[in-house]
Amino acid sequence: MIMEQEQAVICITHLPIVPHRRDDGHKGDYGHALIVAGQVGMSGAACLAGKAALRGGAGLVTVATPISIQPTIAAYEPSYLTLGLPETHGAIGFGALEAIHRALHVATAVAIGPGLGTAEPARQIVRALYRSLPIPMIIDADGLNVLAASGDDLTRDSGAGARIMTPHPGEFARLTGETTATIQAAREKFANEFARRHGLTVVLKGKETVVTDGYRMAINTTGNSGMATGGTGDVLTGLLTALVAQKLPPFEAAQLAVWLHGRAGDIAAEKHSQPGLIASDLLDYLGSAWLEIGA
Ligand SMILES: NC(=O)C1=CN([C@@H]2O[C@H](COP(=O)(O)OP(=O)(O)OC[C@H]3O[C@@H](n4cnc5c(N)ncnc54)[C@H](O)[C@@H]3O)[C@@H](O)[C@H]2O)[C@@H](O)CC1
Ligand SMILES: Nc1ncnc2c1ncn2[C@@H]1O[C@H](COP(=O)(O)OP(=O)(O)O)[C@@H](O)[C@H]1O
Repeated sequence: MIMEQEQAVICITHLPIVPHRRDDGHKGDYGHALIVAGQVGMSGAACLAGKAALRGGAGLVTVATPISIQPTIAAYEPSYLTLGLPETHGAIGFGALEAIHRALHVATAVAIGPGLGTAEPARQIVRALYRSLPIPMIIDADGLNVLAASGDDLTRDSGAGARIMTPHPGEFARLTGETTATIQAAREKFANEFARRHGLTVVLKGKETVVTDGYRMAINTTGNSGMATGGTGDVLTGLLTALVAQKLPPFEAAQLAVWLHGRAGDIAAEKHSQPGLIASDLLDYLGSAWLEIGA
């Protein structure tokens, strides 16, 4: 018998098939992405993730955020819904978990973390949802930082849905207890081992982003150094959540999301230069990236 640990990793080089939109499709067919993000001072992270989820094709998007920044986030983009959460000192507060649970019946995928903060309510909420949420969940930024503080305990209940983590090397270093330099010296190995051990899909960001579920691996070929600017990761989170909300399997969704995100970055750099590129430019060129792959 071949032990699980001994199974080879298959390298995938082709992009997954673009999700089909029927001629008579309606918004109920394309999922509802719920994005839990933002705190005072980081409303932008929630805005970028929310709008990216719309550009990713989700039928509906709700941005759940501390109530005092809800109007700011709603004013950025009228096409998503917003949900005001109970807060403490400008970040989500203890009552937020109940409010999120009430919103969950409509959601087909949840993202948590961009700009969320790491205070105790955020810790408890991220851990509770990570452990038991029955639908797919994308964990990014402070969502990852909170889980990193849990040590190696990333176990989930038997009914929990798929989990996708989107760390940059700094966040992955916190999750694994390694240094960033150690991670960067063997990105594929660390991402693969972590994904296999914890039964997750890992998206290890940076140049040549690694996507792996522990058994398959894809290395992204799009993107450029102009994307090393605040907020581009928040855009990826929203885009990926939209694809998962549309029922793409996690590995395929992650592969497609990083390709589209990087390609939008490449088009943005052609128009604005690498230094002139800002995260919201990616939102403007995601449509062009979609068209290049026949959407
Ligand atoms: N407009 C906004 O509201 C923004 C909010 N943000 C939020 O700010 C919070 C803090 O996130 P940050 O990522 O800034 O802070 P972190 O402290 O998590 O990460 C920054 C550090 O990680 C390391 N790192 C990151 N990428 C690396 C790479 N490719 N190679 C090597 N090392 C790398 C570097 O040491 C870097 O200084 C998060 O909640 C995030 O969502 C950011 O996304 C920026 C924009
Ligand atoms: N040099 C690079 N080449 C390709 N992609 C990059 C490069 N630098 C950054 N990126 C991409 O930009 C995004 C940055 O995300 P992240 O570090 O989480 O930023 P933030 O937290 O500010 O949103 C990731 O998707 C990453 O892959």
